Amino acid sequence: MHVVVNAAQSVDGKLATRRREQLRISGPEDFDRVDRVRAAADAVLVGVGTVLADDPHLTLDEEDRRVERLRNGRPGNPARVVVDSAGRTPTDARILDDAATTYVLVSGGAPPERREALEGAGAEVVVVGADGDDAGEGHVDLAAGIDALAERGVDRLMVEGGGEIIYSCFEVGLVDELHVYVGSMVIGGRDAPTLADGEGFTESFPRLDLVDTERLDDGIVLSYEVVDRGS
Ligand SMILES: NC(=O)C1=CN([C@@H]2O[C@H](COP(=O)(O)OP(=O)(O)OC[C@H]3O[C@@H](n4cnc5c(N)ncnc54)[C@H](O)[C@@H]3O)[C@@H](O)[C@H]2O)C=CC1
Ligand SMILES: Nc1nc(O)c(N)c(N[C@@H]2O[C@H](COP(=O)(O)O)[C@@H](O)[C@H]2O)n1
Repeated sequence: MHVVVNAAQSVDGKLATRRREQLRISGPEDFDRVDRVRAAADAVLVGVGTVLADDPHLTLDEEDRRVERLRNGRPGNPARVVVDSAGRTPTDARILDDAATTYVLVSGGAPPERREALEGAGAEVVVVGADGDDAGEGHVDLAAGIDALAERGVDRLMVEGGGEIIYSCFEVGLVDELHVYVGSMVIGGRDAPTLADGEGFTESFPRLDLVDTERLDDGIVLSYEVVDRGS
């Protein structure tokens, strides 16, 4: 599985405001680039935090002929994936419409009624992770989730955020490429989500090779390959 992370951040490294409201950091040229990255992927993955904050659609959202061209003749949109330990994705979320297959990765601790509701709303629910403990639900086991997606034909996965999931992907050593659009704005806020949140690394850090830079709109895209996944 080849994993490509893409995100847009402010110059101070924030993905959104401290209120976690959706914010357009990219401009039209960068959204075109994002469409091409989506089109090249078999599936596009986000965390449930992003679904709850943004209600994203994660499709190419264009007339069919353009989708087909971007997809190099492959029919339809890439699949969509939500990492959602407790099955909190709302049943009326845009990501569950019939524009593409949607997998919701849950832990064994997700309430059965939530799993049924999500299946009723059109998702394929995949259990990948322990039941958790008395304190709460278990987390989705991302490595097992990637294996489950590979079994369903996903060879190239795009991860679109947010900061918790991106950090977890680096932590588990899944990331092959990172593309960051740096928009010319300052968001600020110690509680605003950043490109990689989670616990943070203290000793062994993923190391990247800067392979390309491109000016788009009023910002810049930095493209990296991961050369050392850390441990
Ligand atoms: N500017 C950009 O490119 C993007 C910005 N965003 C912004 O990011 C914010 C959402 O980011 P986050 O709150 O960090 O949420 P997130 O989208 O990273 O989801 C994190 C949640 O996923 C669940 N989860 C289950 N298993 C997990 C695992 N193994 N590792 C990590 N999480 C796991 C947990 O409930 C966790 O709280 C929103 O404000 C959204 O607007 C989101 C995507 C892209
Ligand atoms: N590339 C990029 N630039 C921004 O400025 C953004 N805010 C995001 N956010 C991501 O795009 C998702 C929205 O997707 P749809 O337009 O609904 O298909 C959002 O949820 C983030 O994952 N990305």
